[in-house]
Amino acid sequence: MNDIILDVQHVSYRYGNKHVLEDVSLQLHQGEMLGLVGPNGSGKSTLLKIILGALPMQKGNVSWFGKPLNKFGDWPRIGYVSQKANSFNTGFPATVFEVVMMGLTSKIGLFRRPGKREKERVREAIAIVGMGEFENRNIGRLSGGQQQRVFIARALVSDPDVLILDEPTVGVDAQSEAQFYELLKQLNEERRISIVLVSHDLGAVSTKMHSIACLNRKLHFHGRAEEFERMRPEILLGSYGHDVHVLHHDH
Ligand SMILES: Nc1ncnc2c1ncn2[C@@H]1O[C@H](COP(=O)(O)OP(=O)(O)OP(=O)(O)O)[C@@H](O)[C@H]1O
Repeated sequence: MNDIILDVQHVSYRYGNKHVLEDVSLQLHQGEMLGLVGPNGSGKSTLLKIILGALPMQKGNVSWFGKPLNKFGDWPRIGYVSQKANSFNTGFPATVFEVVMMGLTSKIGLFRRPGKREKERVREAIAIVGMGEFENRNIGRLSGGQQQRVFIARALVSDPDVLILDEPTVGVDAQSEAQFYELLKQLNEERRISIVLVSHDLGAVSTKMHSIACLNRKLHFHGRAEEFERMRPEILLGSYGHDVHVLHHDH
């Protein structure tokens, strides 16, 4: 059985003359939790933009669920929580319910009024992230950790197979961070949602994710989290420190 959800093959990318990705290949399997790590400016956001179809492919191939990116149209299967969710305009006049409903807008169309079923879906997504009691609260009147849960609910409302989260724990307190990882584990184990988590927090990522991709223009490591932990000094020397390019694939 082919259980590869996302297949990135030999992707290279440059902005003008600046090469920011070079021959990057990696896969995400059904049920996998993958941590994407790398220093500032290592190309993580660029890679995300490419796999989400927001930047044109210059070199290489990306497939979602076995379909090449240019033939893939089933975007509701992919939930995306952007970095910007953490710096949300706190004056934005919308309730938790309304923000989560926005996640369905692409499906039901901007001007059609949501029906009973859609409203139920929204309530269910809010309940999954444990924010039921705040349904009618203005989003600006929530803590950073609570806002983050709401944005995860917004991504969950289209019932995705995979969640992509970009630096979700930046600016969130330790308790909310622990709850966040607990929520990811629950989504993964109970709902079989695959996860790609972009993070600077190597310690958390290597203990909470199943596998790690360590990027700095090239892929310096792609393999199981335990293997990453075991080889961490060597990998970090290669990717964060000196100009050593060694690629380890253990699967
Ligand atoms: N639109 C752009 N035009 C030119 N250069 C860009 C553009 N976007 C990003 N870059 C450069 O490409 C490199 C990779 O950036 P990218 O944002 O992908 O890295 P990142 O790993 O996500 O960084 P961070 O961890 O700081 O968010 C950086 O040197 C960045 O300055």
